[in-house]
Amino acid sequence: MAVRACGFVIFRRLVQKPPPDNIEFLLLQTSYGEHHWTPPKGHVDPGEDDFTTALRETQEEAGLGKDHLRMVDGFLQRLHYQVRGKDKEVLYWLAELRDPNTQVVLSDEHQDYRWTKLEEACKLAKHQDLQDTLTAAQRYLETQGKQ
Ligand SMILES: Nc1nc2c(ncn2[C@@H]2O[C@H](COP(=O)(O)OP(=O)(O)OP(=O)(O)OP(=O)(O)OC[C@H]3O[C@@H](n4cnc5c(=O)[nH]c(N)nc54)[C@H](O)[C@@H]3O)[C@@H](O)[C@H]2O)c(=O)[nH]1
Repeated sequence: MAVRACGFVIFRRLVQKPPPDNIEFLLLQTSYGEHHWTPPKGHVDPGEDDFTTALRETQEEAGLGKDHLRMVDGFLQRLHYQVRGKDKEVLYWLAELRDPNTQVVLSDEHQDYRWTKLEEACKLAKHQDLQDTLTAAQRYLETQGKQ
């Protein structure tokens, strides 16, 4: 069976900059392995539903709870890749940090975090599918702003 993980692409809007340059994405760097960067996410516990996992992992890994976030409707990305020979599916919802000054609080699983614009976020993310997800989030937010 495929390994399954869920999380949030979290962004904040800088008040002092006009759109679309005001969007920054949150990436966390693992304290283990190759120290890769991803949005907050993690494995689904037995019996847990996907969205609950995304919320739980975001709280555990970034210290950000439901009340800190504004969910963006209609955005869900599914990534499929292999980890140590096993298929893995990762689901990302999209959420805005309501107060852009809220502090991120890391757990032991991560050693660093960054708020970055899309270009820098894609450099950190490294994997094409995650870069595509971040780009899709940026486009989605830009399109929403024009409606
Ligand atoms: N010591 C140690 N311990 C580890 C290690 N590994 C895990 N632990 C333990 O597990 C716990 C984590 O538990 P959760 O938080 O619940 O799970 P996740 O959030 O799912 O975290 P993971 O790190 O397991 O999974 P990924 O992020 O998926 O990275 C796995 C591989 O996939 C690559 N990769 C990442 N993203 C993408 C992508 O978007 N696209 C593509 N194509 N590839 C991508 C990435 O570069 C990497 O090579 C930790 O507490 C550790 O105890 C490890 O190597 N050494």
